[in-house]
Amino acid sequence: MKILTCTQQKEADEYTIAHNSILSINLMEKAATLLTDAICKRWDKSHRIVIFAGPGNNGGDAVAVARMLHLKSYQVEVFLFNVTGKLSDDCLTNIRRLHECGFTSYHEVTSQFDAPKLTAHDIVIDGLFGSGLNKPLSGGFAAVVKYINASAAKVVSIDVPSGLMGEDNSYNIRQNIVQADITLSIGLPKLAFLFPENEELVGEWEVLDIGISQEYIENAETRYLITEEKDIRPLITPRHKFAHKGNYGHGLLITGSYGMGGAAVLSARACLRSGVGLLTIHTPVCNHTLLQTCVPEAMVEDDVHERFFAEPAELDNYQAVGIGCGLGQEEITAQAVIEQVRDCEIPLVLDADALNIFSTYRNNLSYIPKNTILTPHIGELERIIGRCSNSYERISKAKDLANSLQCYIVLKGAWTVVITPEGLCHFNPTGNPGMATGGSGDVLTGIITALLAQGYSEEEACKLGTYVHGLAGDIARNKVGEISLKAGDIIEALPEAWKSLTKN
Ligand SMILES: NC(=O)C1=CN([C@@H]2O[C@H](COP(=O)(O)OP(=O)(O)OC[C@H]3O[C@@H](n4cnc5c(N)ncnc54)[C@H](O)[C@@H]3O)[C@@H](O)[C@H]2O)[C@@H](O)CC1
Ligand SMILES: Nc1ncnc2c1ncn2[C@@H]1O[C@H](COP(=O)(O)OP(=O)(O)O)[C@@H](O)[C@H]1O
Ligand SMILES: [K+]
Repeated sequence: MKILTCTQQKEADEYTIAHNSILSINLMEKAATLLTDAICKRWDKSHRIVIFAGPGNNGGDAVAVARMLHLKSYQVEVFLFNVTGKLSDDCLTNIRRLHECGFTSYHEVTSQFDAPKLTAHDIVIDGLFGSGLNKPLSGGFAAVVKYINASAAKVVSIDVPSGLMGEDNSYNIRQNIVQADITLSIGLPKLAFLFPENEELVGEWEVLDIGISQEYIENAETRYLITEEKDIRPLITPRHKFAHKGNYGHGLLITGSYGMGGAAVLSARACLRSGVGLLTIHTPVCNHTLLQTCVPEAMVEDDVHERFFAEPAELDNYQAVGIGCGLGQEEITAQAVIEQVRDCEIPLVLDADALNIFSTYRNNLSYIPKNTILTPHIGELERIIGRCSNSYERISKAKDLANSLQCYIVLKGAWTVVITPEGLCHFNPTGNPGMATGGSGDVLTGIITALLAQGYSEEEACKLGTYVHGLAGDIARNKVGEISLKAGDIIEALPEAWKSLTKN
């Protein structure tokens, strides 16, 4: 699913009106019908609905919703802010329609706003500004936002919380943005919804499909997409009857150190549950027995060192290598990692300590071969690119890094984003907060290494790997709940996740 900018959303509306023979006022009616349904589904008539409408089409939506709720016998009150004396045509039409159905609780605010008392039982509908916002809110509008935010009422924002920009909020004024409990987004989701710092502004969000022109969406250029199951399923290549283990690649995981053998176990088990033909684990001598016992399906190659990875492995017999889980950052390990990466000519995944080593020895970043997959969480990424003050800046800088290294970056978190060297950002929708637990990332490294070994392209391995990892996390959550979920549960759920993605 594409994510469009607010400017594109306006163009999409205009295109739909021009090419799908629908009048603008009727598109608004469709939006208002869906908004009203979503509100009625959540709250009954015992709640007073207090509607704040702005001068544009976001306000038009809100006034249309007021009429529909009134006709369903809800108790509704409308405050329309008309401070410049200029209202959009569709907003005016809806005000007229509201009056025509005998509605009397309508207040037009031109200068002085006598704010109603809001209680915890009231529902506020925020229709001040939507995708037409062109600068941060200030003055009277900022005061209304602060008053809404200070109230105990539940807040439903139409399209976006008023004051929030759809993409970049680096220069916005946070306290002048509505804090919604629910955002009902019209057409498509906005990029800003996927950023953790906006969670308390956007609340829970839902997309309402008002029938925006598919033709426009297909042709719209965007760098931001949300991966869907329908994008993932066709990527998976079925096994054929005469297949043998040699067809599915030999993967190598260079993982583990003294006291972090568990990371090696987790990544190896996940790799084996994701279809790799053969797996070897290169690990310090101290982990030999642990791995032979816990992962009998894998071969173990001992490093020369008792406790740490110290000497690069020979890569001739492998189709993919994953480096970094539980490696530690000893000086001897750092040198071995850099040398291993510099000379690597097969598909490569770098995680955890391998990334930390490159952030310490930054001069060696250029040794990372083209098309390598880097799987940092925010902390690991920022050790490389420097501290960022918000998600938009972080993603922009990550795109620059992906471009300069010609690598793939899997920036992990809720809404993990796969960034391609060309700067496309694929957001992953699966996964849950139960996965915020040590070892979850090691599982992902194992999965992606398995996919690379089987011959999936880097982009496919990143998208498919993050999707199935999150899906397994969701299956695990259903079994054990978010609090008890541990990394091993994700591995145990992988068979079900793979099965569900391959069944007809
Ligand atoms: N027919 C359509 O085009 C449809 C539009 N829809 C709704 O229309 C919205 C977009 O409507 P508009 O383009 O009219 O935009 P808005 O309603 O978001 O706001 C537009 C007005 O706000 C002013 N403005 C912008 N930033 C301001 C600021 N910081 N302080 C004070 N005033 C400011 C603009 O000058 C303009 O007058 C969407 O978010 C959606 O809710 C939906 O009804 C779907 C159909
Ligand atoms: N709130 C969340 N929602 C969805 N996925 C999450 C969430 N928190 C963590 N995850 C996933 O769990 C994994 C954690 O990886 P990482 O931070 O590297 O952990 P570790 O280093 O302990 O293995 C990532 O794939 C991340 O996307
Ligand atoms: K709004």
